[in-house]
Amino acid sequence: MSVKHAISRGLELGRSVFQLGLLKSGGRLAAKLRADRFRAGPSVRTAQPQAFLPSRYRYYRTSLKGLAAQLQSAGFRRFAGGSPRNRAVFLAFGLGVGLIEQQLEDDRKSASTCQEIQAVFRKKKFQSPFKPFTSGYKLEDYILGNQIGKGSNAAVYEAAAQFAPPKQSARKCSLVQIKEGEVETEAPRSLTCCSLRNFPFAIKMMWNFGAGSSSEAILKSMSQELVPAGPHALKQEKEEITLDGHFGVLPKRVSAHPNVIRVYRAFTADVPLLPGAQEEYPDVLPPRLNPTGLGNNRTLFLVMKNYPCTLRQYLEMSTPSRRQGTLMVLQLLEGIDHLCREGVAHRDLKSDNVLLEFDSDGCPRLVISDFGCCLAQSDSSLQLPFNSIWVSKGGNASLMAPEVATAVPGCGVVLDYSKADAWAVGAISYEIFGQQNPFYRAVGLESRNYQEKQLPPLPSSVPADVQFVIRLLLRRNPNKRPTARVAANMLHLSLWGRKALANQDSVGMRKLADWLLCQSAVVLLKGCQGPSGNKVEAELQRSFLANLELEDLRTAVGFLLYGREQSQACVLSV
Ligand SMILES: Nc1ncnc2c1ncn2[C@@H]1O[C@H](COP(=O)(O)OP(=O)(O)OP(=O)(O)O)[C@@H](O)[C@H]1O
Repeated sequence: MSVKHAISRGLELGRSVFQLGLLKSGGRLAAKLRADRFRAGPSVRTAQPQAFLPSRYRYYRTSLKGLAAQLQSAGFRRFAGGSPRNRAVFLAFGLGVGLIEQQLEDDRKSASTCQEIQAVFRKKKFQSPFKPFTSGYKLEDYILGNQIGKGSNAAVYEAAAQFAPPKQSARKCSLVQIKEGEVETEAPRSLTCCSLRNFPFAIKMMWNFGAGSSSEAILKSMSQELVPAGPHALKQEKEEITLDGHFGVLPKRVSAHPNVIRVYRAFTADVPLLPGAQEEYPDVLPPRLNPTGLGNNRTLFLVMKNYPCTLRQYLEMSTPSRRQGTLMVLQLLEGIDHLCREGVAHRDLKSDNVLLEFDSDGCPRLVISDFGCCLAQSDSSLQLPFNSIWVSKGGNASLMAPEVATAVPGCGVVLDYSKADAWAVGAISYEIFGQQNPFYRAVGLESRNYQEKQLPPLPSSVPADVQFVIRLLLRRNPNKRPTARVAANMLHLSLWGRKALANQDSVGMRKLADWLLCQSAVVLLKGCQGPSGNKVEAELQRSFLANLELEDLRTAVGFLLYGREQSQACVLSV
């Protein structure tokens, strides 16, 4: 064996210690690594071995590195006096370990870059479209207009309040005006536009059948609706009563996010007779208003921003472009990721429960609403013991993730919601790209028993990366499904990081870290240019940077590269 050959063998050996754990004492760790890769699913197994290493991977690598060092010194003692060939092998082996050290150092730098960027972007809090207001805790504080929506638990009305005029910029947004692609002019405005201007709020009046009429009982029975409520949504005394006297009446609440509805005020009041009540929901009225009505006298009112339409209504009128569609899917993922981080599962995601408005460029902004079925446990766990049929699995059965839909109650059974909403985003993405939702009647797949190969193809106009993300989101096995964060990262990289990805492998993240620094600078600069910071794209970019974690990013890169490899292989085979 030539010295050159020996060096390359030594390098290989050094790498092998870290990659495969071939040596005896490394076997146990290597087995763990392999088991993790196995759990991650077949695509992971067939992809580059390092592409999907789990988060414990740094620990393994560090252990293997220690092991390699021990072996190196033991080997050196044994072979120090050996032949030049043996010494060359061990020298090169040391070099291999050096490479690992280099990689660890790179990782450390990339991780700290991510943390620094995260810290910068977490400082900027999401801005409410309204000037802060201090009143509005009584129904009499509002003028109610027409009914704007109705579900199975509530009716929603447009509303205005003298005490809280919208900020100037918020006044400019209108459905019709932007849909027609006009720049704002003094031309007569449509009814929708006037309605939004004159009634900037929407008030949701819950229907109260069984909760009784005391405020505490109402708040307790409808507590999930308060999950997106701001810190001053309830009157101070109410907050104190419900917290002190009845531990657990108030649920945990999520912090503000551009893609999650904000409830500005929540209060109880006597049920009024509102337009359409007698015709549309007579049975839920109290006997005071309808002698045959079954409703209680008081109920819960929630004050929100008035949005021009739901996602479903919007998609009935128009099909978004491929870029807009991608941005819409991304917003849903960002919203879901935010909820997951705060320990909340929505459990009733569907296009009627997503509200929509437009930014000043006419790009749809999506907001996840209606938290009536959500899971928000005080310990932030997304796991729910499922020991009886009385435990609610959530809303809309058609869009219930397979692991939830197929669960059977029993001793020790736990429903895991950590990726359930992400699955629903996969299904809704079909609607966004102009297709039927595969889990609705027209297509007829059932989340309980569909096979992934039965999923209908998406239109070829949908970018390949986006198609791949949607397929991954609809994986039956949650262990093979990316989290909302990883799926969102994939779309971010696909939209804005193409160049950085072009020469990227899935392990060394330095190049990507450099791109992240540039991207941060661009986003910060854009933010200084005034109103452009309120645009959907800018909000998304900030969300991405505020949630940067090296491991999530690495997993996203791994998935993306694997997806691209697969689609290239398909093209070549055709
Ligand atoms: N903030 C809002 N702005 C504009 N419209 C709204 C708003 N909130 C709700 N709506 C409209 O009211 C409808 C019913 O609202 P929501 O889904 O919250 O009621 P629900 O009774 O809880 O629904 P579900 O039947 O899904 O339980 C929505 O589909 C939407 O059309």
